[in-house]
Amino acid sequence: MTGSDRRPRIGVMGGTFDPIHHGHLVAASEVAQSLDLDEVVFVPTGQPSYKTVVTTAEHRYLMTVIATASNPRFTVSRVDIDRPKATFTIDTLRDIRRERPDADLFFITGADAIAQILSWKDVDELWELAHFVAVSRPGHVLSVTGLPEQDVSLLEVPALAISSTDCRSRVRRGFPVWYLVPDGVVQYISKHHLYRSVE
Ligand SMILES: Nc1ncnc2c1ncn2[C@@H]1O[C@H](COP(=O)(O)OP(=O)(O)OP(=O)(O)O)[C@@H](O)[C@H]1O
Ligand SMILES: O=C(O)c1ccc[n+]([C@@H]2O[C@H](COP(=O)([O-])O)[C@@H](O)[C@H]2O)c1
Repeated sequence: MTGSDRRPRIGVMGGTFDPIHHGHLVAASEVAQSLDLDEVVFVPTGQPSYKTVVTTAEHRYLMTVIATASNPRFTVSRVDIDRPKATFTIDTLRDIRRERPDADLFFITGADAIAQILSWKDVDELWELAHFVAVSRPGHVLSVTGLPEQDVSLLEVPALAISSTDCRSRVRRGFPVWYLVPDGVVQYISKHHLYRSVE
């Protein structure tokens, strides 16, 4: 196959991104490098069915745009936040596939998320839509026991013990989040007074 007839390889990184932090960005960057991806599409969730999210989708979307703006291979999709119902990955992948029928899709998840995947909606169909890449995450065991071997890969990424929960808690308690999230996201959080009150 020549370079020109190679199918585009697109990573899809779904997340609540409340807020997006350097753990997400390093994971996406490492998978892109390791799997020779042409693009990574970040997809902020709309309203997840499984947890309550207070921060509006528009704030989470804009923080994701700010955080990814400097990387020419990173883009952000509104498919989940514009869908007027609870977010499920099966819908995310169907929508991205409809937009990019020529591409091979790689869904990127952390060790905590992949551990739950057998409980996700329409899990048997998920494997037909994308290859899954599970990345390591401090505090979580990276295991794919019970998952279809040909559909899931494991990747060790630099360990960043950062979570959105901890970032929100730090802001609420008056601690800095500089260097945990991109500078523009620090400023966005401050400008819009996010995470000041108890969740
Ligand atoms: N530090 C990290 N290293 C590797 N993967 C991560 C890291 N933080 C999050 N991820 C992965 O990124 C995806 C989106 O995560 P999410 O937006 O829920 O962030 P989070 O930090 O886990 O948020 P919260 O603390 O609110 O649950 C998930 O697949 C998650 O496993
Ligand atoms: O489809 C599902 O049933 C499902 C259940 C839980 C999580 N997900 C997806 O997993 C990704 C990470 O979720 P979270 O809660 O860790 O931000 C995000 O894209 C979610 O939509 C998907």
